[in-house]
Amino acid sequence: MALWQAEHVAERLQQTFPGCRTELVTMTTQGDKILDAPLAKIGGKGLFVKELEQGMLDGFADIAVHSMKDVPVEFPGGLHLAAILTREDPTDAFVSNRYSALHDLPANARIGTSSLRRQCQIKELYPDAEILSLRGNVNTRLSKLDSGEYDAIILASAGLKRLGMADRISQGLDAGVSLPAIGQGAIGIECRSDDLEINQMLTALHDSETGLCVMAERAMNARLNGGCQVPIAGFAQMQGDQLFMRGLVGNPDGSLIYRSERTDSVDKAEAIGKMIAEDLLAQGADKILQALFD
Ligand SMILES: NCc1[nH]cc(CCC(=O)O)c1CC(=O)O
Repeated sequence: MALWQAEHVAERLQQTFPGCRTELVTMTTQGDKILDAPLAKIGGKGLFVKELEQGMLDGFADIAVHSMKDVPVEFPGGLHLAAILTREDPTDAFVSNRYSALHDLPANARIGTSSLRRQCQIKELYPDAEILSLRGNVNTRLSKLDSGEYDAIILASAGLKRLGMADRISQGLDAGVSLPAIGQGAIGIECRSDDLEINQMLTALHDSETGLCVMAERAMNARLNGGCQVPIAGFAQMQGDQLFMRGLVGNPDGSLIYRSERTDSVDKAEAIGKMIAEDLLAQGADKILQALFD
């Protein structure tokens, strides 16, 4: 998927700036290498971005293409986020060969996901479901499902759609059932802050609506100090000139989930995310988050 996303950005640049030459510099990140442990246990933020950032600082590459979901809220000195592309389907996908929807599953179904966010929301609705670890790239995850290890797995719809596998999606889960991760479905492009030419080019690819939504979501995460390895969800949508955002923090077994939502004008995007975080903290989210790091 990382390759698809990088090639997609190269194509967008070539379309927008005919004659522009791009070169793909592939790198392997820690997040790609460690496949046996759940990401939550490895800890640390930016598992999928650190090597790419060093590559840009060292001059091996000019831009890095990321899934916004995997990008920490803070950037190393000298680098910044220059553009966010129009968001792809932000939902979580229910993928199964036997059941057409989440509510068709038997009570003690085996569900594959290594995301504490997905686990917490599914366990809240289906406490008897058995959540089993699932890592690897999209193809690996699908082949594990096909081999019968799980009754169903949960993946990001965006990844499946980008890779031309939308037909594997049995059901796109409504945000009220599985609230997406901060930045889910959005591709971001990072570059050196002082590279004027590159920054100018990337501005042409920026989608301001997605940018505002993701800004609100990341403001929530900044206040909560969360990464993608904790049961935090945050999802903002535009409704005319208003921004509607929902956020939640839960414990991994879904026995306790705090929720908050807010609608306000789009120029308050950052404040909306921060206020949702404050509201969640006031309800007790800090205790849940603290317990995860003990
Ligand atoms: N943490 C891995 C990751 N980072 C981004 C995506 C999906 C694509 C996207 O959200 O843009 C995925 C896989 C998944 O959640 O199934």
